[in-house]
Parts: sequence; C-alpha cells; structure tokens
Amino acid sequence: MRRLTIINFLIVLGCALAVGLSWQINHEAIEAVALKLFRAEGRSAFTLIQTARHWNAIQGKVYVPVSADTPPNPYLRTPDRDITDNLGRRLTQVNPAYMTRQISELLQDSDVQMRITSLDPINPLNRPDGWEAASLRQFEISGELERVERVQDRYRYISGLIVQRECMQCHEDQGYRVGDLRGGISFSVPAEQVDLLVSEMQQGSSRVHALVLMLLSLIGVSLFSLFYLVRGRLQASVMAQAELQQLVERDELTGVLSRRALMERLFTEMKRRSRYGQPLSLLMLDLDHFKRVNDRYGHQAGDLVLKELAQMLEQHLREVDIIGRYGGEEFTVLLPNTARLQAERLAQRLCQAAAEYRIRLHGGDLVQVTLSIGLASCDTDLLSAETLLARADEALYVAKQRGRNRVSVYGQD
Ligand SMILES: Nc1nc2c(ncn2[C@@H]2O[C@H](COP(=O)(O)OP(=O)(O)OP(=O)(O)O)[C@@H](O)[C@H]2O)c(=O)[nH]1
Repeated sequence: MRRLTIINFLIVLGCALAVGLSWQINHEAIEAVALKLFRAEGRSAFTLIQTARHWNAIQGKVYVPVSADTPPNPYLRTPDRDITDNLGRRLTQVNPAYMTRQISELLQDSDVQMRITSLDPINPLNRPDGWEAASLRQFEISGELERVERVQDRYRYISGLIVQRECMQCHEDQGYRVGDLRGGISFSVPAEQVDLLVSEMQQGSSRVHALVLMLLSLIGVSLFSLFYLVRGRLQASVMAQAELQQLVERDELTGVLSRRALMERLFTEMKRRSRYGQPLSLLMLDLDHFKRVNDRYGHQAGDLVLKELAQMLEQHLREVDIIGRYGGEEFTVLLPNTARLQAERLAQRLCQAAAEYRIRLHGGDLVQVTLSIGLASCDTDLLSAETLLARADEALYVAKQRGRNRVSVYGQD
C-alpha cells in the first residue's frame, strides 16, 4: 500500500512537472504573441506614414498657408520655401520631414506616440532618445530595419528610413546617397492594454492547465491503482495456485512427490516409453523394521527419519529420476530411460547409502535404517503401469523374505 502511495505521488508529480512545463511555454508564447501583435500594428502605422511621406515627396513641393502652428520650416533651406499665392496669402513649403513632425505633434495628447528621428538630425528636436539611438546603431551594423520591444511601461516599435531618390532634394547637403539609412520613425503605446490582454489570456491558460493537471493526475492515479490492484490479485491467485499445486503434488512430511503425483508421472513415463521405445525401471523401497524406530524413539522421531532419508535418497538420484512416497514407509523411484542393469546398480547404491546413513534425532541419538528394494524394468516388453508396479512390489517382497537390506530384481531372484 505504501508503494502504491509513493508511485501515485510520483505520477502526480510527473503530471505536475509536464503540465507546469507546458504552462511555462504557453505563458512565454502568449507574451511573444503580444509582441508580434504590436509589431504588426507598428508596421501598419509605419506603412501609412511612409505612404503619406512618399506622396509628399513625389509632388515635388507641397505648400500650406503659414500659421502659428505651421511657421516656415527654419531647417528647409530652399530658395522657394515661402511664396505668396495670387490672392496674396503667404504659403510655406512642407517637406515630408516637416509633415511627419507636425503629425507627431498632433498625436501628443493621444496614447500613440510617434517620432521621426535620426542619428544626424537637421532639427535638434528629432534627436533620438537612448532606445532609438541604440536601435538605429544596430540597424547600421546588422542591416536590419525593424525593432520591437517592451521598454518599461510602453511597447516600442522603430523602423529605419532609407534614402529614396526623391529625398535627395532635401538631404543631399547632408552627404546621403540613395539607399543609405538616414533615420527612423518610432511608435509607442502604453503596455497597460496589451498587459491586460496578455494577463487575461494567461489566466485562461492557467485555468486550462489546472484542469488538465487534475484530469491527468486522476486518470494516471486511477489507471495505475487499477493495474496495481489487478496485478496484486493475479499474483495472489498465481501464488495460491502454486501453493495448491505444491500441496497436491508434494508429500507434506518428506517433500518428495505425493502418491497421486507419482502415479501421474508413472503413466506419463509409460506413455513416453511406449512411444520412443526407451527402457524404464521402477524401484519400490521399504524401510526395514521401521516399526521398531517408532516404538523406540516415538512417532515424531520416525517422521524425522522418513524425511531425512527421503531427502538423502533424492540427492543420490539424477535430475530426471522421480522419487515419491508410495505410502507409509514405502517410496517409489521412477528411472526413465534406464535399463535393468543400470537400475540395479543404482538400487544397490541407494541400499548401501541408506545403510551408511545416520540420522541424528533431536535427543541426540543416532538412528540407522536399512532399505529393502524391489526392482522391475520394462526393457523390451510393453507393460502396463499397474503390472510394473506389481512386479516391483513382488520383488520387494522377495527382498524382505531374503533377509532385508538388499535389492531384488523381478524375474531374476
Ligand atoms: N513415524 C511414522 N511412522 C509411519 C508413518 N507411516 C507408516 N509408519 C509406520 O511404519 C511402520 C510400518 O510397520 P510394518 O508395516 O510392520 O513394517 P516394518 O516395521 O517396517 O517392518 P518390515 O517392513 O517388515 O521391514 C508402522 O509402525 C507405521 O506406523 C509415518 O508417516 N510416520
């Protein structure tokens, strides 16, 4: 349960990290979008102003009546700067730079600020501020012609002005050539409105991310818990099945195969034998005078002797050999692919090993038991399992009759 809690915590943590990363990327993208939007606005405004300036330049000369707001431009040094029309009114020439400056002054009371500026201004009022000067210098170095940035509480945009042929009439004296960068037009708007929009979009994104995090965590935790539960049940059932199998297959006291499992294996080996024609031998082992052990040391000591002896016998067998408890103090050993002669040698070894084996009881006494073994083989003839068992039993009976602690082979003794 503790493991499940830790893994579920890690799932939620993983979801939180992934969603948090997405939230961060999304927030930065929204801020980038705000900048892109303002860049588009700046470009539109610049295009409008440039078009008006172009119109002015291609007219050759544009004149307007002299007024308090439009006095003659002191920085325009053309001989026909001021003229009088046929009604006697004084007119003065408004070149593109003068026109741009006048428009920017008209905008002074609005949110939008516009400035025409140059690193080498004819009109000192057009001197660039720090950001504009840095941008114009960057344009000169990089060849770029546009910059947009949030500067303190305003979004700022500047685009470079390139000298066109029609500009030369005013700017030739400054040494400019067509294609030179001679300044720029900058716009700015308060960041407040854009900030509000950005913050609304970011709040929306935060809500969506919070929802996604909740859903992801819920789905992740539910799916994993379900998987954990099902896996736990499956494991428990597999273990229970294995335990059950063990109970059915193994003799509880000695740990060797139970009689039932032994008989199943005998039938299987008989079938294998009849299909592949390999020899098969069967030993029937019985402890000699085991009653005496029980009588002398008690039933529990007898149990210990049975258990230890079974394990000792198992160790003397090959991996393919099969030992099982046939009943009481009687064991059966199946020897697949083993002919009579080989089986007899093995039976002799088992008999000798048992006789040499000493079992230490809990009280410290050493017990020695001997075995009588009956052997039956089916080397050539096809027998049934029952006949093989009966023959081994018969041979065992002979071994007992002949004085115990010996091997008797069916059909030979
Ligand atoms: N402790 C213990 N004794 C068992 C168990 N199963 C059978 N026995 C005992 O094994 C003894 C078998 O006695 P008998 O059939 O007379 O055979 P024996 O004394 O071994 O003599 P022979 O087989 O003729 O050599 C009995 O005393 C049974 O109680 C068991 O699981 N545990």
